[in-house]
Amino acid sequence: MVVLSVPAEVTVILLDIEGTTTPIAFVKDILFPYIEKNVKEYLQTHWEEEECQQDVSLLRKQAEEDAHLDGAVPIPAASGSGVDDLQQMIQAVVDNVCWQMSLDRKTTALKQLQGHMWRTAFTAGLMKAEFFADVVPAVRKWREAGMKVYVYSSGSVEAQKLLFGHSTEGDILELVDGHFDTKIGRKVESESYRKIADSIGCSTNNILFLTDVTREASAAEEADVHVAVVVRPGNAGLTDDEKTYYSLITSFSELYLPSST
Ligand SMILES: CSCCC(=O)C(=O)COP(=O)(O)O
Ligand SMILES: [Mg+2]
Repeated sequence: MVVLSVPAEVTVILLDIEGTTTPIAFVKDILFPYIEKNVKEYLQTHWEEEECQQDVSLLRKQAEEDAHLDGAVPIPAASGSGVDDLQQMIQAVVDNVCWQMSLDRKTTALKQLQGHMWRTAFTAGLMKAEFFADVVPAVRKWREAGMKVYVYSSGSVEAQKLLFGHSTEGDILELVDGHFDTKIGRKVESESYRKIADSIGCSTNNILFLTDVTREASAAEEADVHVAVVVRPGNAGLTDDEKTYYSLITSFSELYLPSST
């Protein structure tokens, strides 16, 4: 088995979710289709609620920023109070959400709404999050060895907690010391990793970030964070240069902590 030694200065392991702890197939085949299938009904049912209105405002703001993009779908400001007006508005939000999802965009606005929609599905037991078999045993071992374990995903913190709280391995939320999402910054920007270190109260070089996306690994590395690229079934392929440059693991069990036995 390949073994990757974790540098002695590392005290925090920061985990990506999709493609790292969890199969991309679970996200693409279960989580995202749930949104596409239910978004219209969700908006119609929850429209008057404060949380839903905040989600729509955020999506509208994002749509304004996206106006210059090819195929962007605008969301009109509320004008009248007629039923037709409301239905048009809801349809615009639906179309905007579907357009963003067709491009797998990671905007905070989209991720907030998705997280709120998945709440019903997870709490009603309609779905359970999948984790690769090596994840839970490894995380337990790291924590026993004194490591802190945090999550940094484009999925909202609320969505992350739903996944860890309702998984095929049971409720594993207690295995995570804290969560970060794109509210702290985009995963492809190095400043986000500096802010995460500040928020945890450690130096960036105390963190080891595990991700499947090399653009994220590169941003983290620029901030002096240690990185390993996780190669999982169904992940996007890596170039030969990326394979040579990055430390690669195919299972969390390949990480060796000097402090553990
Ligand atoms: C944790 S929510 C479900 C996955 C998701 O929506 C997503 O964008 C995951 O992105 P990641 O940064 O974990 O690769
Ligand atoms: Mg990922």
